Amino acid sequence: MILETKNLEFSYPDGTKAIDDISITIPEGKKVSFVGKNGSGKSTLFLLLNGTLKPKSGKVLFGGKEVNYSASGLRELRKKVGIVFQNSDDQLFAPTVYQDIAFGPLNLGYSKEEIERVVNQMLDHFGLQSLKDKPPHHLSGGQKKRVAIAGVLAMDPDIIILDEPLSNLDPVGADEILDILNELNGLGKTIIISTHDVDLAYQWSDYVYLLSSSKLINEGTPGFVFSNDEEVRNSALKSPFILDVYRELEKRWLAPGNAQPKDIPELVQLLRSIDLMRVEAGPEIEVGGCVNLGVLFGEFAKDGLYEAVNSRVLFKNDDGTAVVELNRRVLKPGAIYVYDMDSFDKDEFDKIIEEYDIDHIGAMGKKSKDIAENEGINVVCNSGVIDKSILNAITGSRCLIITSKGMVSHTAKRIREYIRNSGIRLVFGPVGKGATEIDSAGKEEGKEE
Ligand SMILES: Nc1ncnc2c1ncn2[C@@H]1O[C@H](COP(=O)(O)OP(=O)(O)OP(=O)(O)O)[C@@H](O)[C@H]1O
Repeated sequence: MILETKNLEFSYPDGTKAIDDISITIPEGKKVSFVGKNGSGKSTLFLLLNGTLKPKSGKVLFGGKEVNYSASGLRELRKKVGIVFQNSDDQLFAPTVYQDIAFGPLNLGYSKEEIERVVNQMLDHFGLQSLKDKPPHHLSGGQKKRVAIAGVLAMDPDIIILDEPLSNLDPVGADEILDILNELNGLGKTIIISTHDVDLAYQWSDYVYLLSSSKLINEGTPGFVFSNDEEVRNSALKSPFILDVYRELEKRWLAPGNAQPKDIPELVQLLRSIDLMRVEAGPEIEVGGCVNLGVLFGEFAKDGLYEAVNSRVLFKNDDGTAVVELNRRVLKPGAIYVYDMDSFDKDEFDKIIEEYDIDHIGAMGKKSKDIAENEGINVVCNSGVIDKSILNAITGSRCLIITSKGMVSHTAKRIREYIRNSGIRLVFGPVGKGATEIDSAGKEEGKEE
């Protein structure tokens, strides 16, 4: 366990008990959410986790060792456990973006050259180079959030704690921050967030802690925690929207029971296939019998060059028509390709669009979006990119996701998981010069699944 608390208690000087007997264990490399309504104790717990507050009783352990509250012990802990506050204005105070990001490394005693290297790396990575001389308080909410995360990341912590990371961000800005968090997690960092957003906690987390009135009331996988409606309601929260929709479909027999879809692609995958069609039917056709609806040819045929499409008759009308059940969806499998924008080359890119017959481009991450804008690339989707690409591909589109290094492997992992779990045939693979890194890690690139 990288971070633990044992029977933690904390009260503020005015007597408010903010943390009441909280014991948690956070494994390394996971995405963890603390969910609870306003005032349930999330921010206080986070300040205890990085040693800003000292518990009244109980323990905080990092890497199995109890936190040492001496000045040097706390410096060491804060290097390992970075915290991004809910309100960026509480975090950013230097005269320029550059100096703000440099603050942590400077305090840790990095050399001048090292500070310059790290800060420039952060500015590049978070698409902040053009803002480096601006005062942070002149930035937008999303830009401030990126500077705050960059400042924490400049110290290379093992754990990044973010208090309400998406509050006050527009959907695209929120998506960009989520992309960054997923990328950091892909690079091995443990990410801990607090949120009231049950949809976010349900979809994003590996593990969820539910807090109510300073106490821990439940914990577990998101599916486990959010399947207990009563507890969720008692914490003054609601159940995730996608679970509500799924339950209504289940009640109407449109989806099988006991599943827990996380996102729209998973929900779509669960829907029962009820493709019905009204057709002309002669007197020889009977209920339960077969009607031939035609022939599929070439790439549409399942085996061989031709395929007869036979459908079962469910119902016969007096007017000579029948309702039949289609047992075959005539859709060509679509494709999703991933292009690494760190190796962007305009000629190569244009060639890929043409050769792979791409009709849908989605951009993930600030850097990719900036390059796309400068190069006049026609991006049709810049939030929820992976889900939307999957949904488009399963209805026959040919999609290209443009993104950069850390996010490339995250994207590949999500899509491979979807293909594996759903059994849906999609063409998937990284393309372009920058594809080599995941080519060597994966086995399935470029071939039909
Ligand atoms: N400095 C303080 N002095 C006294 N009480 C405080 C202080 N800060 C927080 N509290 C109280 O401690 C309790 C827990 O607050 P905390 O900010 O940790 O909750 P939270 O879950 O982070 O809330 P939110 O979702 O609104 O950010 C609340 O009752 C709050 O009023």
